[in-house]
Amino acid sequence: MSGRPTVLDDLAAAAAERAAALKKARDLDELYQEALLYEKRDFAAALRAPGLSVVSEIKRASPSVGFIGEVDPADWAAGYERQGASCLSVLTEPDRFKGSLQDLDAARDRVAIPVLRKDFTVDEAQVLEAGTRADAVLLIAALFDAASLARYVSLAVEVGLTPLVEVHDEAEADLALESGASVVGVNNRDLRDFTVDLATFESLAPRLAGATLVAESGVKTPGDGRRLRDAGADAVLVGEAAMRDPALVAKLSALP
Ligand SMILES: O=C(O)c1ccccc1NCC(=O)[C@H](O)[C@H](O)COP(=O)(O)O
Repeated sequence: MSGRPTVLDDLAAAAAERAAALKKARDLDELYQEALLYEKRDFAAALRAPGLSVVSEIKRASPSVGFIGEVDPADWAAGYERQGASCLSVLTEPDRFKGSLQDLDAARDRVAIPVLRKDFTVDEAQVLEAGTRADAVLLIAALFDAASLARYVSLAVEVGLTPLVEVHDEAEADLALESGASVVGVNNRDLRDFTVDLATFESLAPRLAGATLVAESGVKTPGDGRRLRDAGADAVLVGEAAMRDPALVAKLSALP
């Protein structure tokens, strides 16, 4: 690490501490078997369905915005599903996003659509943990080297999860492709300085041709959805704007 740690560094360090506690509490072979047995919904297929797919996020708070809103995760998940969401994303990070594994369980129990566990994955134990209660797991490319990203992608696939590999620049896009990931999220938010620019997706999408593409962050209007779809997005991942106005999910889902 060089210079002052960023929020992303802090989130990763805190996630490593939670992973260490998980490994103390759980036998990894048992967790692996549990993950193998847990029946998954097909996240990748839901993203590839005709029309623009919408991944709606349960996000109570964030480092860039602070508090967004208190919701009951099960009711909120059901509302998103009624609005036409193809998938859910549930933040499980407890400190800066105010999420939890309980939120994930409550949300997934209430709906039939696939659910992404959204967290700062830095340990294989967290992939296994996701495999016992979710359908997809987030892997942020900036937190990995090439060999470890490929290993985490393989492990996720092995236990039946869809790995969503998230990138923000060309080097990370290449890392994602080399890792064997077939679903790639382009985050329009720079997780180090929080600037958001939808042009990030537009510039990286051609490099990622062939992958199933999710445009993440900064989607606020149906016009944003149209713009990202025209640039090649199979799906958009919407957090804050959907928390403030769930009807946006219906408008985005209606886009061809
Ligand atoms: O949202 C943040 O402030 C943030 C800060 C540091 C690391 C990750 C962060 N967000 C995770 C996400 O990528 C978003 O929750 C997701 O893409 C939805 O974004 P939005 O629709 O802009 O809420």
